Amino acid sequence: MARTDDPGADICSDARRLLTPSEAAARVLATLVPIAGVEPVPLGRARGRILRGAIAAPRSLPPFDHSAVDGYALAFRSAADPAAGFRLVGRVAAGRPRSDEVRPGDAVRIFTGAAIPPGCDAVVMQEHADVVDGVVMPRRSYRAGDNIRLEGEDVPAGADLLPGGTVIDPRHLALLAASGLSHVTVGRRLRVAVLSTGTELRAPGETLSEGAIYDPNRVMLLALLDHPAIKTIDAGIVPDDAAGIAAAIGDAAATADLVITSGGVSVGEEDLVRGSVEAAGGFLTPLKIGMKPGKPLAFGRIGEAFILGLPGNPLAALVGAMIIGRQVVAALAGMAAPALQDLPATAGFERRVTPGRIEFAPALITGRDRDGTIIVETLGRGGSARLMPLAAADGFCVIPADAEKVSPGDRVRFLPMDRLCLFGSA
Ligand SMILES: Nc1nc2c(c(=O)[nH]1)N[C@H]1C(S)=C(S)[C@@H](COP(=O)(O)OP(=O)(O)OC[C@H]3O[C@@H](n4cnc5c(N)ncnc54)[C@H](O)[C@@H]3O)O[C@H]1N2
Ligand code: MOO
Repeated sequence: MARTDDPGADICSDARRLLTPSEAAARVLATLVPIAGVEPVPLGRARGRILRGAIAAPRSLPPFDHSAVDGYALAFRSAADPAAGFRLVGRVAAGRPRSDEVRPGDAVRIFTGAAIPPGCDAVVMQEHADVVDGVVMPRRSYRAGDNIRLEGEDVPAGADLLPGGTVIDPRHLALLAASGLSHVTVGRRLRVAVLSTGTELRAPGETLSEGAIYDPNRVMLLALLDHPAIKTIDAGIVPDDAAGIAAAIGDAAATADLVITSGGVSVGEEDLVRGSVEAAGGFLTPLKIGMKPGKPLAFGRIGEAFILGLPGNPLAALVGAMIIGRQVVAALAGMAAPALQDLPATAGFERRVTPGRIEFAPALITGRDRDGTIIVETLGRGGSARLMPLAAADGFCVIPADAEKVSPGDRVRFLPMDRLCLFGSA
């Protein structure tokens, strides 16, 4: 946690040097602990929710030894002369077990999923046996244990079914249901409020006055946060007025675990978010990150809530949310942030770049080179305020911070747009 005498000290950046995105994330994450509070939810509503602790298997899976095939269960090991065949004495099907012992050398007709009758220790598939005058004659060699699924071979009772931090997906639901659990205890939903700062901003549908623009950031950020483990709160637009911003952030912080703002985190005197947070009794530490876009970012606390201040330019806000915001949200919600799955790519473009900031440039996939690597072309040079290149892109071309020039054929990385979510798909 941050020190009380200098609350922002742990994440404070050295003003002379840009932080790498990983350094910035590490400083922010060092101040975070997952939110407290769990709740039971029925499995039908558990998709996307996050386990806080490991779940122990209440019973073995499978719960009893059963047949993997349709065929004949044999009392094989006890048989005096297996070569003489096995006398067919009964029948078991899934859900209709037999409790009395099958005698040495006898066989029972069995179907997939049926419990192995006591006394039997191998199953032959019906395609591999003849039945002559009520005697089962296996046509192939077989061994004890063949075609039997053993109790607990999938999950022994008491084993960890799922580790804490799991974001429950359909596979996990199947495992929980098979174990007989109707409910699962998950972390309560993370409450995230999103507000846009800027006197120039209007909500779509409102009339635009001179110098005003519509606000794309809020709807974009709220949609990025749309997830079963998150309760989003639309905290609206706040004009650039210190008292108004302080009040709005204070209100949002009273109901949210995390307040995400956009705009007003840069260096101009109209950039009021930091002062407003301080006036409301919190702190907000500016972070200058060596990434483009998304350089100015701020992180802090007000009351019990954390605050992430994203830049106002939409592309910068999106990249800041994707690179830093994801990790903040994941840490508060009690899960490991899913790794951004970037792909190797070949540049199909030429471009001079100013070294020092890793760049996330909207890009299209335009083909494949000889070894099958995707070729990418960047779109809409240099505009962190531009939305069309972002909307048209297949993803981001990631240009390393130490590059001075990118030429056709150079190796770059590519982050597909469909992986662009705060949490990974749940
Ligand atoms: N002297 C300097 N000026 C700027 C620097 C710098 O280092 N020194 N950094 C630039 C960079 S990089 C960015 S990114 C922006 C970040 O600015 P702020 O976060 O303070 O945002 P604002 O100044 O409020 O707005 C910047 C720009 O974005 C527009 N905006 C704001 N909110 C929204 C919104 N919700 N939807 C769409 N557009 C929004 C706003 O109208 C401005 O055009 O600072 C640079 N300046
Ligand atoms: O970080 Mo700013 O995002 O380059 O426009």
